[in-house]
Amino acid sequence: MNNEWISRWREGRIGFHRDAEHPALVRHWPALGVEPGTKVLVPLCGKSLDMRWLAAQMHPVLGIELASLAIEQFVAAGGESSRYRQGDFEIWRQGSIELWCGDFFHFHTQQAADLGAFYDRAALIALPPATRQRYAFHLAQLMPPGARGLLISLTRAPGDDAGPPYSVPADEVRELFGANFEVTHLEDGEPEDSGWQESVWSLQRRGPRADRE
Ligand SMILES: C[S@@+](CC[C@H](N)C(=O)[O-])C[C@H]1O[C@@H](n2cnc3c(N)ncnc32)[C@H](O)[C@@H]1O
Repeated sequence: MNNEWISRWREGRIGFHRDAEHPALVRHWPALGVEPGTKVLVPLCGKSLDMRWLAAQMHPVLGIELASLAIEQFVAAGGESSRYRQGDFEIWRQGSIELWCGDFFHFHTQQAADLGAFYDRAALIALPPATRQRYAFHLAQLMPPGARGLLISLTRAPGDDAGPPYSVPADEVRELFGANFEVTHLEDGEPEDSGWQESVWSLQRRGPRADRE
């Protein structure tokens, strides 16, 4: 699967990328009440412009992305950047945004000491069913009690099991995150002609149990 993503980036098959920040982020983030200065984790970040929006709200951002091409394209569109290595990860830093190139599941709590919030748009739904529970637990491991996050998930037409993006219905969102997070449904987007429909969720990390990776 990881190689499949690298190929997608190499071949420019990145229909998921948006040319502007996601309206649901702009609409809902302020109400989460995440203090300016709180560092926001953006798992499976691609080259999302949502990271620039979060940085403009005075949040340091830590994005994690497999494809170095995505990160190169992101930093090329901004100002100066620097690059260094830490363990399994190559890290690009540009202003208050740091982009860790590598596998999200290899990013560990010791590296996450200063994270206080997260933003998931098209990360959970990029993962096949068998990996989603691991993702939810891993995210819980990385978030301190009280941390808040915004999740933008998606469903496909009934019976459409294709992906990515995978269909992750409301029951599954609650089941995946319910053990470690307070889960609140915020809104459903307009259904698209394709049968896809986004849903927006607010999550707050309960403490302290997490386990099961
Ligand atoms: C559907 S895209 C969404 C990107 C971004 N969140 C956005 O909204 O544009 C999923 C991204 O996750 C990356 N990815 C997939 N599996 C990953 C993993 N295990 N660790 C880090 N990145 C991963 C892919 O390369 C891809 O860029």
